[in-house]
Amino acid sequence: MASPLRLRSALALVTGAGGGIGRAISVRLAAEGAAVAACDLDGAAARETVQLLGGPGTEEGAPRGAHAAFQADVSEAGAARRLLEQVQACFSRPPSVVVSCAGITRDEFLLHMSEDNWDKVIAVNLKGIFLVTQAAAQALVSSGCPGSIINISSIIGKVGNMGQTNYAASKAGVIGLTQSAARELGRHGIRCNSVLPGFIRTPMTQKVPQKVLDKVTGMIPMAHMGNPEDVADVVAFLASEDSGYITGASVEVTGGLFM
Ligand SMILES: CCCCCCCCCCCCCC(=O)CC(=O)SCCNC(=O)CCNC(=O)[C@H](O)C(C)(C)COP(=O)(O)OP(=O)(O)OC[C@H]1O[C@@H](n2cnc3c(N)ncnc32)[C@H](O)[C@@H]1OP(=O)(O)O
Ligand SMILES: NC(=O)C1=CN([C@@H]2O[C@H](COP(=O)(O)OP(=O)(O)OC[C@H]3O[C@@H](n4cnc5c(N)ncnc54)[C@H](O)[C@@H]3O)[C@@H](O)[C@H]2O)C=CC1
Repeated sequence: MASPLRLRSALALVTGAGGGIGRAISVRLAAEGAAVAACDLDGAAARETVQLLGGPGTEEGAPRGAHAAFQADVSEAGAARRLLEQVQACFSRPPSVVVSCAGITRDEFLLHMSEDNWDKVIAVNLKGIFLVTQAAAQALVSSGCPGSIINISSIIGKVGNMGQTNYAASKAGVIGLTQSAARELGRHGIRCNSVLPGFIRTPMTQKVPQKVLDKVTGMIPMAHMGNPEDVADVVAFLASEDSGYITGASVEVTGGLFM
C-alpha cells in the first residue's frame, strides 16, 4: 500500500521540469514528500514549477531549500556536469531520484529531414539522457547511495512514426541506454527504468497537425489522449520503494495505443 509520503527522504532531480510532463512529475514527487531540483533549459519555467511546489519565493513556501530551480542545457556535457555539482552543493547530497524528461521534436519526413534536425533531436533526447544519467550515477556510486533513475522515452521508440525518424531513433536509444545502465548499476543499488508515454496533452503535442491528431485519437483503445499526471503516477511509483525490485523495465503509459 503506497504511503502518502513515500518519497519523504528523497531528493529528486527532474530535467524538463518546466514543461508539461516534467512539471506534473515535479508536482507529484513533491506531493509525496520529495525535495525537488527542477531543471530546465528555460530557467524561468523551472522557477515557475518550483513556485507551484510551494518552494522558496512563495508566501506559503515550504521550508527554505525544500525545492530549487536550475537552468541547464542537458545536451551540453559541461552543463550536465555543473548541474549535478550545483544540485549537490545546494542540497548537500546527490539526488536519489533522477528523472530525465527534457526532450524536443523536429519532425520532418525522412526524404527531407535535415542533418541539423537529426543532430538537435539526438543531442537533447539521447545524448542529454546519457550525460545526466552518467553524472548522476557517478555521484551516487561515489557516495555509496542507492537511487532510482527514470528516463522518459516514448511509445514511438518502440513502434516508430511517420515524420519522426530522428525522434524515434532517440527514444529507442533511451530504452537501450536505460537497460544497459540497469545491468551495470544494479549492483550499486541503483535502479534504471524507462517510461514510454503515448499521446499526452502538452505543448509538445499541440504542434501535431489536427488531421494526425484526429487519426491517432481514434486508434487509442481508451479513446482519449493522456494527461501529464498519468505519466507522473508511474514515475512516482518507479521513484519509490514500491518498485524496489523493478529495474531495466519499459513501462508504457499509452491508453493502450500500440500495445
Ligand atoms: C494511421 C494514422 C496513424 C497515426 C500515428 C500517429 C502516432 C502519433 C502517436 C504519438 C505518441 C507519442 C508522441 C510523442 O512521443 C511526442 C511527440 O512526438 S508529438 C509529435 C508527433 N509527431 C507526428 O506524429 C508527426 C506529425 N506530422 C507532421 O508534423 C507533419 O506531417 C510533417 C512535419 C512530418 C510533414 O508535414 P507536411 O510536409 O506538411 O505534410 P502533411 O502534414 O501534410 O502530411 C502529409 C500526409 O502525411 C500524413 N501524416 C503526417 N504525419 C503522419 C503520422 N505521424 N502518422 C500518419 N500520417 C501522417 C498526413 O496526415 C498527410 O496525409 P494526407 O492523407 O496526405 O492528408
Ligand atoms: N507529450 C507527449 O505526448 C509525449 C512526450 N514524451 C516525452 O516526454 C518528455 C516531456 O515532453 P512534454 O512535457 O510533452 O514536452 P514539453 O515541450 O512540454 O516539455 C519539454 C521540456 O524540456 C525542456 N527542454 C528542451 N530542451 C532542453 C534541454 N536541452 N535541456 C533542458 N531542458 C530542455 C523544454 O524547455 C521544456 O520545458 C519529452 O522527453 C518527450 O519526448 C514522450 C511521449 C509522449
